Amino acid sequence: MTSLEGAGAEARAEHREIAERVEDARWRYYVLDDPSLDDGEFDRLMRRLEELEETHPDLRTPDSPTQKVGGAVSTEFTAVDHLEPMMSLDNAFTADELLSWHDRLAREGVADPALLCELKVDGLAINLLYEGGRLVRALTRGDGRTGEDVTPNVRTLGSVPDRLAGTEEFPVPALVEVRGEIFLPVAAFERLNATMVDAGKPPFANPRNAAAGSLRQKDPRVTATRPLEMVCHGLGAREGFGPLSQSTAYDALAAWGLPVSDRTRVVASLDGAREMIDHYREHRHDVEHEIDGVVIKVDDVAAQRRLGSTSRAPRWAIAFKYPPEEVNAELLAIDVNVGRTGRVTPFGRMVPTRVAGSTVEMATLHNAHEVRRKDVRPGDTVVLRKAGDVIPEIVKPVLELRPEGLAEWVMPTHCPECGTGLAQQKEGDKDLRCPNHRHCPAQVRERVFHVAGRGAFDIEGLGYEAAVALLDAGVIADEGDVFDLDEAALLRTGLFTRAARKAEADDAVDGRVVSANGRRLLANLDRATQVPLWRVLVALSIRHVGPTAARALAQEFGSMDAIRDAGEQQLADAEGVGPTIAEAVIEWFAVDWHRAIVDAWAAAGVSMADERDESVARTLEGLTVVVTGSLEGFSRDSAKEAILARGGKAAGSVSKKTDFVVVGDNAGSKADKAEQLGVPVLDEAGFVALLEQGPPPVAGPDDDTDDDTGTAATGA
Ligand SMILES: NC(=O)c1ccc[n+]([C@@H]2O[C@H](COP(=O)([O-])OP(=O)(O)OC[C@H]3O[C@@H](n4cnc5c(N)ncnc54)[C@H](O)[C@@H]3O)[C@@H](O)[C@H]2O)c1
Ligand SMILES: [Zn+2]
Repeated sequence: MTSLEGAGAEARAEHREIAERVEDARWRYYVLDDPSLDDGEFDRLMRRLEELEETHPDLRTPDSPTQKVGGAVSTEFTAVDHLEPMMSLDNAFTADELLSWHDRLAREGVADPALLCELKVDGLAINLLYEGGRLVRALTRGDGRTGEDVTPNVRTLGSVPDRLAGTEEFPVPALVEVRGEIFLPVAAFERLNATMVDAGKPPFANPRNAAAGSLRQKDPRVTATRPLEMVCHGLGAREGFGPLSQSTAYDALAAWGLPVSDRTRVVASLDGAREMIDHYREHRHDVEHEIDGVVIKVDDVAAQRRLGSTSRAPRWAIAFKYPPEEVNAELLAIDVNVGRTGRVTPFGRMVPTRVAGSTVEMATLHNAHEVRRKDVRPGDTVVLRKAGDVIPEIVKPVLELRPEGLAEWVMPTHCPECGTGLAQQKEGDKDLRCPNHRHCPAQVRERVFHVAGRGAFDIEGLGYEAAVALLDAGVIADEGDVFDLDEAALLRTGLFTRAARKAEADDAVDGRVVSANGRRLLANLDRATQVPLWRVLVALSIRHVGPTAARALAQEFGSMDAIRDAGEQQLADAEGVGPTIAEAVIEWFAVDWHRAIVDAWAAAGVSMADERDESVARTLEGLTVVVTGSLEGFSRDSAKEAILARGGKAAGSVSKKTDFVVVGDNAGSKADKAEQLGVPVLDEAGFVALLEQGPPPVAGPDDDTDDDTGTAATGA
């Protein structure tokens, strides 16, 4: 072979090198269930091979990875041929690529076909062979021609019938190969990993690996303990079964008792497919299993035949892929962050990395125990995961890629911000804390930020940056000073001032005046002094006292003084409080500087009691009301406050003690429960009437006393 004809030596060498990496990656992914490349990188390598083969067609030999279905057969299982080969899918990553697939269909004589759109389930492919309605074999995809015999393992799946049930419309065929995906639902995956960790075993990196690892067990009894599911997505060989479209084939599968997805849609045009793609891009995590895209197929079977397949994938289908949520990243360092309660959390600093559509530089590692368990070390290549709204997380190191002699990470013994020795709060705690709660700059900063937060005083303009600026300028020492801020104080900060204009020279200090933002902050602070008591309680950062507990305390005691004076038992007995919260409240108020914060706020005019608004009639005195679903005129909080202001109790769950259940849009099981228990149900208009007039005189609820078995809303 000379470089005059065919590929240049350089292209050939690159092709060979990439092909080897791809084959190796496939082996680790399909056979070992332990990939070392991330999917995005794998796809990039495949694309590079395609590119090289486009310009140098003689590189496109039958043994190129682009021409083969990925995978192989492990020697742990018997190798068996599929009756009809199992294909892979071509990918589209952009709208343009999707469109060019659609254009190609038209060029091949299939213009504007009806399209079958399905979720691309991220699991592993399976081929079920039914003869005379009996399951005779189950094979993994393997290399597409030959799979691994996992029949005994698949028989343990509840959703895979041993025998198909024929109907008049869909009699059982003589023979059929049913293709589908085996997966582990996300919730089951999380439970499984928790038990693996408890048992001292390494957890699975993701649901796909867990499904593959669980199915490809030597001992089917192990598979039987794993809640694997299956969903069908295709057919192979068939005798005595000739569906005209793939969607009607699914109807038959469903009639026979096989699992098919109810999210599958047939759409008339590419626009419909795009809608489904957009919908699930947003709702990717609302599905019980992981998905990595949407598969779009020509629905008509005759058209499928006409279009045919390449050696690797059908031309009549395409997988539109979402950006990967798991990628490999270079871990530069592990640092620790000190939180509001002094908890010290390790996190990784990485080379900025694209994942799930955004760039990530930091990801949590939870605690030192986790770092040790995962054995993550600075300098590792790590699997970085970012899914939905969840904070980015480091899943594990890719051991295969670890440089030799990489040192283990050591948890610091002292607070990086104040130098105080770290300690456990209680024996057995997994977390270490900085005990310098009062003065540790990190903790003070986080508390100030928290005071202004949504659940607390909700002060717009006092975000993280502002908290840092106020503390750095020394105009506040801690959260106790926040409500003492005034123009004079703000003038000493950079963030809340601007250069004075000529006419303002008289009011200026060093040529600066308070900016519009600064004045807004002062106005917001002023308004915040009048928030309900529960918000003040949340702002105090008392352990276990979030909005729910704070509301319970406020409702029961009505004022800060009453809470401060209450004994532990009295607190614990209060509805919705309980011993844990009671203990935390007592402990908190025992600390001098904690009480000083409350006093400083009170002195600055923060309201410390919920005044009974006498203009509001106590129409709901003694009544318990549950609001469920969303209302138009009320937020969750304002509905609760409206009930409390009228002397009623706003409960979280329905029991026989509930007097009324208000049902808004998208109400869930609480509405059903109300019906079961015979509790009166109101719509929004009924709720408004109830607030105004109280309960109607006769239609009051039964006054049950002794046979109450309902669940109370109270916790702990
Ligand atoms: N990280 C690695 O090292 C590595 C190695 C190999 C493969 N991979 C990943 O796997 C991909 C290639 O694997 P592949 O060849 O299995 O292709 P694929 O996963 O992109 O698509 C084909 C498979 O999709 C599955 N599928 C799920 N839902 C489906 C539906 N509704 N209809 C039809 N099929 C459906 C089928 O099992 C089918 O075999 C790569 O793009 C990469 O993401 C990664
Ligand atoms: Zn500290």
